Amino acid sequence: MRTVEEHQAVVAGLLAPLPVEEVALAAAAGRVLARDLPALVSLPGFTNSAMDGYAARHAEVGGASEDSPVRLPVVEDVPAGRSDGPPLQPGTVHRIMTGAPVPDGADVIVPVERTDAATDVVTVTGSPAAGTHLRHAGEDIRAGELAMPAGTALGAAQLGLAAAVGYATVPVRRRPRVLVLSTGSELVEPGLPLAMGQIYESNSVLLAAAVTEAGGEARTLHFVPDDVDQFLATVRAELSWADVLVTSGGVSAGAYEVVKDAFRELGTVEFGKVAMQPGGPQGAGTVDGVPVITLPGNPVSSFVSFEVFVRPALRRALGHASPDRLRTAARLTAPLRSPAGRRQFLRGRFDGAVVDQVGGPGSHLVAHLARANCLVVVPEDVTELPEGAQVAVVLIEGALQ
Ligand SMILES: Nc1nc2c(c(=O)[nH]1)N[C@H]1C(S)=C(S)[C@@H](COP(=O)(O)OP(=O)(O)OC[C@H]3O[C@@H](n4cnc5c(N)ncnc54)[C@H](O)[C@@H]3O)O[C@H]1N2
Ligand code: MOO
Ligand SMILES: [Mg+2]
Repeated sequence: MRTVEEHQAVVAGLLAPLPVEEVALAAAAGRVLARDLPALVSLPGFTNSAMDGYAARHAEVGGASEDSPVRLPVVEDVPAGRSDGPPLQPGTVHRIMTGAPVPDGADVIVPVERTDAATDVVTVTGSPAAGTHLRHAGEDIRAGELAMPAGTALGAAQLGLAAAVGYATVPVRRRPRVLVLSTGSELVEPGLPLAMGQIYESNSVLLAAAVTEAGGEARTLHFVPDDVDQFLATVRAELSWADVLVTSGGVSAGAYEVVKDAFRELGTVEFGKVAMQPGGPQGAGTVDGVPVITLPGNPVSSFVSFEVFVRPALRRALGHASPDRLRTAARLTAPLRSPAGRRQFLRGRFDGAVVDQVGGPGSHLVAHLARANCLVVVPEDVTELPEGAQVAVVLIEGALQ
């Protein structure tokens, strides 16, 4: 039996980082920066005002108060975008807007609220300290400095920064193309009537959504019954498109294990057990040169196997610095038991400090899975944990990442 790490290494070895492409920022969310990105401009690009108000000399307005206001002529109007403003002459102020360049000679911005807002001669009734409300050129980042290193995951803030420092496109790795194929003669398309013994097919949508969420491009093949010829024909029709094929079902010890039977004949996919629960039966290898990862069919097993093996491989292909999702520690609200010799991934609900187990260990419990926001990881050598024990949790809910 393989350890989790051994099988992770086998799966990781199947998928190398994908080629780099230049992508428009609007299309780059969820990708990973493939090269270091130096800032093309400084931020701020020029010293500018943080407030709508008046650019002034503190020596002239610092003493202003309601009882002893200071009156000064307004000699310039500086909206955002104006580039030709003259220096501030002693004894005058410029009316200035947020984001507009601060004139040379000004060392304070008096917010409009501390004046009478006049446009000819302004009455200042108070001033902040010298230097207040000036946003200095380069205080955030300077041109040429590293804005983001290779390996940075591009979310909203990172894409905003890429644009702010002057990039229209970013170098990212291509999305991994993942072919998803579920197997099982009992499966029926959701929405159609069910006969006794049949169930709705749910792993395709689960796995395709997991692929998309992990940054991959999913193509879902219509699920096939437990028929080796039909399975292989379906796989071969689409395989050349894929960077990796992920299958569900047909890998355990039964008489109709279609995935195992089909790929065992080809001799390039290894099947075996991994010391974990759920997700014990696993397989990995290549078919016609394309990486194949075969996940067990129980829906929770498929989900957990994706998290433990497929997601890290996809993250590596995308160029993420870390193969793992966010992991943290939590205290159990109730005792739990775990089988010896297996790493257990229980479903949990984590609130930032403690974790409740959600449902039992059964790998058919999809309703419980959907209520969970984390996996509780119980090491192989731990069989019992008391209430209050500290456990590792892997966050599985987008909102918590
Ligand atoms: N004698 C043994 N039996 C089983 C073992 C074992 O070691 N010895 N392992 C068990 C474990 S653990 C798992 S996990 C499953 C894995 O089985 P398969 O990968 O062969 O999957 P199936 O038999 O095809 O299906 C298992 C289960 O999941 C349901 N299923 C499958 N595909 C889907 C789908 N696309 N959507 C919804 N539900 C699906 C299927 O109906 C079965 O109930 O084997 C155990 N048995
Ligand atoms: O290992 Mo199976 O994946 O528990 O149900
Ligand atoms: Mg089976």
